[in-house]
Amino acid sequence: MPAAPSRVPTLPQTEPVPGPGGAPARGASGGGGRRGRRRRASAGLFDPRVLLTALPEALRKLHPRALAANPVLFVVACGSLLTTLSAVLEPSVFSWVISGWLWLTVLFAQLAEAVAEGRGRAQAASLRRARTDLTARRLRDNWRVGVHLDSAVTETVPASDLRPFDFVLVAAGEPVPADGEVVEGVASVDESAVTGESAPVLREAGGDRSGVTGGTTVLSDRIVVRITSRSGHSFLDRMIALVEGAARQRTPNEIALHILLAALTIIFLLVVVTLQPMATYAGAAQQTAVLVALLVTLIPTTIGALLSAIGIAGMDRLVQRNVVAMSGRAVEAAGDINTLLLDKTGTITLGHREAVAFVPLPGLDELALADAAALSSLADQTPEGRSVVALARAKYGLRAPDEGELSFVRYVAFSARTRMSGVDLRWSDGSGSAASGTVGSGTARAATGGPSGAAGGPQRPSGYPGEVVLRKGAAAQIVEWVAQRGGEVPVEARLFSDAISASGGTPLLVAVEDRRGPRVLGVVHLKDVVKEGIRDRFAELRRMGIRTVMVTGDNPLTAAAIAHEAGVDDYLAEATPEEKLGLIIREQAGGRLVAMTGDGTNDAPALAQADVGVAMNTGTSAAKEAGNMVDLDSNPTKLIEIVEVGKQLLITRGALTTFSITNDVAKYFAIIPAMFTGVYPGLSALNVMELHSPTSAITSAIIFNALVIVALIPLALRGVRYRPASAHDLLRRNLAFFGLGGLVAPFVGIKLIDLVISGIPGLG
Ligand SMILES: Nc1ncnc2c1ncn2[C@@H]1O[C@H](COP(=O)(O)OP(=O)(O)OP(=O)(O)O)[C@@H](O)[C@H]1O
Ligand SMILES: [K+]
Ligand SMILES: [Mg+2]
Repeated sequence: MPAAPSRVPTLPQTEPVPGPGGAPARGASGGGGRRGRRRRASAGLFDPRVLLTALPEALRKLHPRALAANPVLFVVACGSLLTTLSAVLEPSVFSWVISGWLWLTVLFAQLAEAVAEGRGRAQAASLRRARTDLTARRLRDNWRVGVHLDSAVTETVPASDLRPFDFVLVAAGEPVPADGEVVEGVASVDESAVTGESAPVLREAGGDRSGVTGGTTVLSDRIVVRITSRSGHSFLDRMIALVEGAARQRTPNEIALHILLAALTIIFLLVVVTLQPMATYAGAAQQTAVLVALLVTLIPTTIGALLSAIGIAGMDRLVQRNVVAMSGRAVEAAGDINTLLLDKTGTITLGHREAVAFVPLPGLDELALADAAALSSLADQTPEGRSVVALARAKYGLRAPDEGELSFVRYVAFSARTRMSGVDLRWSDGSGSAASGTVGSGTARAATGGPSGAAGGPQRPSGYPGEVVLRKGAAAQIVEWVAQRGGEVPVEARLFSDAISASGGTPLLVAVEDRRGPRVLGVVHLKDVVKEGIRDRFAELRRMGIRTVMVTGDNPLTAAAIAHEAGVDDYLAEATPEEKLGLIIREQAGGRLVAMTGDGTNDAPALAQADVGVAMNTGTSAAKEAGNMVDLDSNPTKLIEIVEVGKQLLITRGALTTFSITNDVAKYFAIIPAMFTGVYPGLSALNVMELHSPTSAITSAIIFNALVIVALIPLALRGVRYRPASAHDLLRRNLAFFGLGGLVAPFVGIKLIDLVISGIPGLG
């Protein structure tokens, strides 16, 4: 453990950002404003020095194994070897110059990939610093959730020794040693080492904000973390591999393109090989250097060289926007998304769903309701449950009952499927009025001077010693629960909860069953706030042609109110995890590509099924494992940028492929006349560029072919400019621009190079 609380290094920032009004939990409040985002440092404008820095790596990539991964480059490398051999056997300035430029072509291609990878390396280095040499205070085997921490025994171990399901204790000033889930306590955490964002975020047990990342630092309080990742497989490890490009796998689209390029290469190889017998017959047998030069100019070297750099750069652009994509396929799919599903709590709203009021049914007592609500929440570790206990304490000074006063028979934990939680308990006889200010004690009510509910008897929700069953939960579920037990629910229960729902709040009905039978006591009002600025961003998604659908476990009225306030196109209420999943499967069956953003364990199945599953960084580790992207800013409208990056990736690849293929056509006009003007003077009509001589023409074409790769590296990395427009328009515009550009550029470029080199003896 470091002696002094040391802050984990922060990534270099490019733009300062105003903090969101002192809100403690920024992670959950990244409400979609572009303002609130920091970008990671990046090589924004292209710097020629970057090429030099990447040169050693590019040279390493000349290894045959590295070349074999790329069929186009492999053929060029073989051609270079052949030309070099022929230059050794029959030396001439021409053959040496050609073989030199052929090798440069291979080098430039590997340079493109090395530059793309190099951009991530600085980020990787700063992420590595956050990871090194962490130690952990592991709780001994006998510790279990619920055991008091002061009596817990810890041992100090290196973070690399931690295994999933270990528990570690992390206090203020200490780094979180590995990825995990908070199982006890609440703490503010500095996640800047991972997210680049310096405002602290809140992490707490029980809810959807329980995930913590190794390498971040706890700033206040202390928490117990259950480790979820194996050493070497942490989020930081994956992020490092990702920004370095090491973990990159080719996407199906890329593989298809590679196959196309390989096919073109084979076709031109056949063309060139069969050309020689014909040329010999015509009395114009060609040198090896000329044949190889023809082949290299004809095969799509430009896109072959830039393809992998384009993919790496796309991932890198996402990292700069604080999105970690686990699969390149998801990034591409993002470019074509039709439907975006979002969960409500914690994604569209801030997610601190807190109790703000107790609303008793007519004729019933507010204190008795608060009492019952707090008792039913004593074992409920969700933020909602804790906030109920906190409100009862703040309003009435109610605190947990003393030991011996009652015994808990059974806890019923909240689940997204049952939508309720509670406790079965038993009061010890005659202890009800003993403790002052205790939840469940009549004295508390006497102190506040509240009206008496059950006259004379102990002022507990039940009113009698013996077994009491307490439940709180969604209105529909509680009404059903009471009805099943033969109780009647007054119409006000529905009216009051509907009123809370209509305001966008979540009502929790509180019910009890004791010797007097089952009945509803009243409603707890849980309040949540829609993230700021989200409406405009949803409008932007609509303009991009993406339909937004909110899916929530909450009731239809609350869902309608929040849906209206946030401006989503549609919503699905009272959705179980299975229904969220089912909705995605139905959308996909209709041929649509679906993105899902969510934070909860109940979102995990849907996140896994979606084509693009973006988990909020604030969310549970189940959600983060299930999705194929994690948004470090926990901003649900980040999808806008993810879509832009995806579209830009597809457009850039398409544009450069077009450019590469049309480009080769023009080079053909430089080389073919040069090869045959000796025997067919009529072919000089094809020499539209009026190049100086056959040797200078061929050399110029090869030099141009190599240089165009370097010239296009910045474009491949930066991506073709993306403006919101229909896919059709974009395609047409880019085909026109890059197709025509590809045709014209070689005529100009080759002519210029020819003018320069024609003076060189042996080439001119
Ligand atoms: N701790 C709790 N105890 C009892 N009932 C709860 C508790 N928390 C939530 N509920 C009820 O269960 C419903 C469903 O909650 P759940 O967390 O599954 O969905 P949600 O978070 O509202 O939806 P989403 O996050 O998917 O938008 C809530 O609307 C609420 O009525
Ligand atoms: K080429
Ligand atoms: Mg949720």
